[in-house]
Amino acid sequence: MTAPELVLTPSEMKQADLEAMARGIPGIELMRRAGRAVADSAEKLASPGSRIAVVSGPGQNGGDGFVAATILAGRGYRVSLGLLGSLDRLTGDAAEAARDWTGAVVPIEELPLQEADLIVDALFGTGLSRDLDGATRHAVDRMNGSGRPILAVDLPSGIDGGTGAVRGIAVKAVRTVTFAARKPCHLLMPGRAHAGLVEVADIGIGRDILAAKGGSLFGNDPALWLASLPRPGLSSHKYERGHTLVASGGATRTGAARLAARAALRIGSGLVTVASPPEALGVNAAHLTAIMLKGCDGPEGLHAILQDARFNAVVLGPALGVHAGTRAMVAVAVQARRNLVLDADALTSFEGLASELHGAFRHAPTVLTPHDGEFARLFKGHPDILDPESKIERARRAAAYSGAVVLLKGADTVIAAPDGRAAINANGTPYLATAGSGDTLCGLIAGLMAQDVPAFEAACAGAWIHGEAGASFGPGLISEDLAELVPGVLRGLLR
Ligand SMILES: NC(=O)C1=CN([C@@H]2O[C@H](COP(=O)(O)OP(=O)(O)OC[C@H]3O[C@@H](n4cnc5c(N)ncnc54)[C@H](O)[C@@H]3O)[C@@H](O)[C@H]2O)[C@@H](O)CC1
Ligand SMILES: Nc1ncnc2c1ncn2[C@@H]1O[C@H](COP(=O)(O)OP(=O)(O)O)[C@@H](O)[C@H]1O
Ligand SMILES: [K+]
Repeated sequence: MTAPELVLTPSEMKQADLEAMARGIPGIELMRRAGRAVADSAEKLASPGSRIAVVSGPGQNGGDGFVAATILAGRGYRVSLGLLGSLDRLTGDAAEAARDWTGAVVPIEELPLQEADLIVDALFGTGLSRDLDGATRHAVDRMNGSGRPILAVDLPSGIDGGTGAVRGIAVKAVRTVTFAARKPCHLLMPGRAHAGLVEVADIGIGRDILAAKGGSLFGNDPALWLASLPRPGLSSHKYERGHTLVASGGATRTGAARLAARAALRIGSGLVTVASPPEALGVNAAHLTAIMLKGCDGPEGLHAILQDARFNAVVLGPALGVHAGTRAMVAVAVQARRNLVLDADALTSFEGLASELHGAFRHAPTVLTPHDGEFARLFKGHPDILDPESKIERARRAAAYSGAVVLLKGADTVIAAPDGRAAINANGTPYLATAGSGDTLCGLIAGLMAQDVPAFEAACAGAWIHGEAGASFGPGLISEDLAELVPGVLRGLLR
């Protein structure tokens, strides 16, 4: 079975580089391997003998550029090299790599970028420490404006390796070669959009080193949770596959709960019940078949239903209404210690009241599924949670604060557990940005939790399956389609 993908922050990667060196691989050797990987990748983009312009910066990323330039010139390409700063200010392995380059070194502004068939961007990598301005800004502007394809070394210059943010301006690459492991910027937006196709080159830093220096951040793919995915046994009966309860809104707000309920059923929850306010029973009944229906009058109603221990997963939030009654229903579900997924109105009802949720979810598996707007409302007045530039850090802090797994939605959904594990999901499609798509997601997660999948794995698997289902449909996707696409995704996973 393949191991989960480790994603390393720039500082973790630096530690891993140092550890590899301490174990006997000289830094210059790592750089030569990195530069060779860049040259190999460049060959996929530029035909033999064509013109390649390498833009090198003042640090070790620039060193990778010198190695690649030397190798590509040796392979018959017409390589020109521009350097930001002067040769005599290069240090360490980059200085050594530059000594191997026998061609001319010109100031960056003199590089004939328009005439190049390919530009190699080795301006800045993980060592970017401030916004680009002046000459660096101008250089990136010229690269992007050239209209020529750009191959980024490690990451597109101007992108913050840890957060994926654009620091002033950033290279728009068609392809990026990174080393040993992806960094957060390759998965988080907008960095992911700037990186183009990302290739991870093995430069000989072992997984043991990567796991020792990183180890808590993952790319969300099946390797992370496939083993937890439920597979019914030959003699399973429906009661062993869990019973998910989804609370419905009032008579004109019932669709969201049904979307969540249908997703829970499709992902394998043995039974699913919609808990409906009395006035909405008719409309819910008219639209439900395999899914069951129960009257539920607010928090007292929920309390009564949860006396039955077989309801082992609860979804609260989709179109439930923003008011104290919703907060009271959350309190009932927390008290009952059921697997719990809180979304939408269940989060917004706590606007500015996050302190009521401090540590609240420590005692039972809980997943919160806010998008950025719900997250900002929920944690209003908590700059320690809202202010970190890194989406990973924001999600981690919210998880640690609440005791719940926090799934912070978007094109780059981040899932964080209270114990510090986090995963970045990047398999979705913009066609998922459609009404009710989040309701389906929370149903998938709850349906998995009903089948005893732990909260973090359920959230990661739910996000991935949701993304895969959406991507398999593409244009024209509406939320009603999503649950129907789940079986196809499951078939691929459980084959
Ligand atoms: N042996 C090694 O050290 C290896 C290094 N590697 C490469 O090294 C890179 C990291 O090298 P560094 O830590 O030197 O970092 P970078 O090369 O990314 O950049 C650091 C340099 O840029 C300057 N700088 C930072 N932000 C700036 C800004 N906004 N405007 C102007 N100057 C700015 C810094 O003062 C420093 O000189 C990786 O991305 C990777 O490409 C890889 O080759 C693997 C091996
Ligand atoms: N551009 C995008 N790329 C990938 N996934 C997206 C994108 N935009 C939205 N999504 C996903 O679609 C879902 C939307 O959820 P949400 O905003 O709660 O919608 P709703 O409230 O209508 O149910 C989330 O899972 C989110 O991650
Ligand atoms: K770069």
